[in-house]
Amino acid sequence: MKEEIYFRTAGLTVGYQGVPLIRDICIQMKKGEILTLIGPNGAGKTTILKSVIRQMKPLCGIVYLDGKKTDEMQRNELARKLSVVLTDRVRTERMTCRDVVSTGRYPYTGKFGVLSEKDWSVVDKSMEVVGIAKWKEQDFQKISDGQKQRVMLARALCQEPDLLILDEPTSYLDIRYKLEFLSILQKMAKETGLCVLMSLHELDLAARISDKIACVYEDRIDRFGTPEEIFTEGYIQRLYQMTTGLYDELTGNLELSAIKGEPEIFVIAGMGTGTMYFRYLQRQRIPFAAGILWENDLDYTAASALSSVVVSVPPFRKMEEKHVEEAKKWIQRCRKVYCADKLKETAREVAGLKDIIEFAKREGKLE
Ligand SMILES: Nc1ncnc2c1ncn2[C@@H]1O[C@H](COP(=O)(O)OP(=O)(O)OP(=O)(O)O)[C@@H](O)[C@H]1O
Repeated sequence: MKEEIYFRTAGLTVGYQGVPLIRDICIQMKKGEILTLIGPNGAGKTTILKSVIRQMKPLCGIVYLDGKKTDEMQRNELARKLSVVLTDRVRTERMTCRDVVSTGRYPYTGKFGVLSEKDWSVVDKSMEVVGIAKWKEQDFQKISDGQKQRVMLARALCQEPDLLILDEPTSYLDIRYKLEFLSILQKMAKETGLCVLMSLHELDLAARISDKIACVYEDRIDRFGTPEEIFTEGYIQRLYQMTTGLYDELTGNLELSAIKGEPEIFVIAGMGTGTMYFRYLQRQRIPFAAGILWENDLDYTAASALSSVVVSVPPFRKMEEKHVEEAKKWIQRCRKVYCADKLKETAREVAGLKDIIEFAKREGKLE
């Protein structure tokens, strides 16, 4: 069976006062998918989201939901299909959290806005799904920003939308709630076929949760595809025009810039025993050398980001005499050598590493 595209934009151009900001946006997703917009501050992610929900009029192009043009839909029809969690403040004076959530039912109530028993049960269920049932009677104004984000998610869910749109939904959440929040979205998407369109600044999370990613850059969607297609080596550095530090697309790790200069310490690293120490030396502003590392070792990414010199061996190749000699040369030039105890044990089995540890001992430099 052919899977239907549920959400699609065709030649969508968005901007302000008739001036295009992002042109010719062509993105799409099927039911049950999560599509995330990433890109630098001010790139235009919020502008795209606001244009999709018709809070702003697109300069040209079409947004399709379930094959229908959204600009031909009645407001109420659109509100039943699509719900929104934007960062803009909603007016919530003297409202309990349950009241705020209940405003999500407005597309289903009559013109007097009276909620039926069924509406209230959807409200309560949404609060349970998001894990905020205990705050029902709490004054919305008196909860934290992170708690408000979760209330607004429950409000959007109780609208029972086909497409949920969220602008930086995890920005105020602590690490536990970031994961919980995104897990709820993922569960809803996979179990109920909900489509999710959101912007995220947390690239590591975007890479893990998204089925599709659109990269907003300058006046265009620079890349649109699966995380595997987007997070290729060096791309994030270019997208964000990073001039300091390093982003590792595979792990989502960020490293600061290396302290340049003649290395003072040689770190015998491997199996992840070196990374924390590299970061410590970087904080102390001490230039260092690292080795002998296989280029697929856990420590290699941080070593190549933070050290002045890395003595390395290509993946799955033998450590050769030339690598040992190079490491010894740097050990002679450094005033100290560090090797974690855990690595000293393992290194007994690895000829090259054993050689340089013994050499450092003989030189009186091993810590
Ligand atoms: N009302 C407005 N009128 C004119 N320009 C605007 C307006 N609102 C935003 N902009 C501009 O549009 C550009 C895109 O802003 P937008 O908020 O969409 O970016 P964003 O990618 O969501 O950024 P961030 O990651 O910082 O939240 C910015 O240069 C911003 O200054």
